[in-house]
Amino acid sequence: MQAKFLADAAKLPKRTPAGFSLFASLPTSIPAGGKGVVKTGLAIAIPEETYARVAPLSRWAERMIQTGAGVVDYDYRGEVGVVLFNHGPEELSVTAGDEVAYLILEKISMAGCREVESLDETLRGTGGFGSTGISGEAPAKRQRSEAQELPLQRGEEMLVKRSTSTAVLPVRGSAAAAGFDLAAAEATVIPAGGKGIVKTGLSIAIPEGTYARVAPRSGLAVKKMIHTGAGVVHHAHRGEVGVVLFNHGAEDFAVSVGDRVAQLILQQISLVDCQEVASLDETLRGAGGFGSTGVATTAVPKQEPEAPQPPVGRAGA
Ligand SMILES: O=c1ccn([C@H]2C[C@H](O)[C@@H](COP(=O)(O)OP(=O)(O)OP(=O)(O)O)O2)c(=O)[nH]1
Repeated sequence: MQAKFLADAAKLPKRTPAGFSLFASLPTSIPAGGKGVVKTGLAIAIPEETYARVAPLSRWAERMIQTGAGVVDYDYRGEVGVVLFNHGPEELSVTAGDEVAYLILEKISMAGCREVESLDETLRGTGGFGSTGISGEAPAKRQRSEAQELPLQRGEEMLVKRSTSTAVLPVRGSAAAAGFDLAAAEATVIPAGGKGIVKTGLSIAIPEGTYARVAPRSGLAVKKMIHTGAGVVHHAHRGEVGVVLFNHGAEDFAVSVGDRVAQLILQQISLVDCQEVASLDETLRGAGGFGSTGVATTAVPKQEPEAPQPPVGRAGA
């Protein structure tokens, strides 16, 4: 990743095991129940077929701080901003130099999109939004067969079927945008402080080795405190794609037909199996989490130099 400084107080993103830490270049305060954008003073260039996800720090979960928006596109050359929603009861004061979020380079598919009359049938079919209940196990037959199910959609295209004339075909906002914009096929209102589902009138079949992530749009996050809920569309889902929106703002959010409310990102995934073991390999971080390294810019150095990590088992990879 390349980073260009746009402000004197900017700091170079610091490598972390999952990506980078981002730091504030200006003091910012985020009011209780409100939102704000922390400036990083940086523009970045990232590898092809990735986007940079601005992800939350676990230490701030206790204070109910959430990152909004979070999708930095491959072709974006403006200043990277960190959108913070403060759901807690106290104002959050960010000082220049504070670590404010992670930046994770996530691999995506840049497949195109083609409209089709019908999609292949899958075992999951149109079930979604709780069709498998909430108990520990999904219905055994489906659980077993779904895992074994061969991906029926091959090739590097997302196939899209419209179920209503008001549905808008997904398009990327720019050729290198991480996601396809998703638009509403029906008008609805997401009440202030509430949630709702925006119908897209679309069902999709996506490339092998991906899932489709329904992700927020930064404009709606910054202007209206709109966030996406749920957001995982399985490879085999053939039902309508719905966009779950949480409205953390103080005003109702009226959605008209054709409004672009979210984006759909084809995330590349690893489908390894899960195996129970008696012990895991040791790492320097160990069990520390949720703020164990403190809040100062530099973490307290560990006793030993970081040992090379033993490779994680590749079973099922
Ligand atoms: O947390 C974020 C999210 C986005 N951005 C920047 C980079 C991204 O490439 C650009 C546009 O983001 P997005 O596509 O989510 O915004 P939009 O609301 O769809 O706006 P646009 O129509 O400008 O694409 O804003 C950030 O700096 N931080």
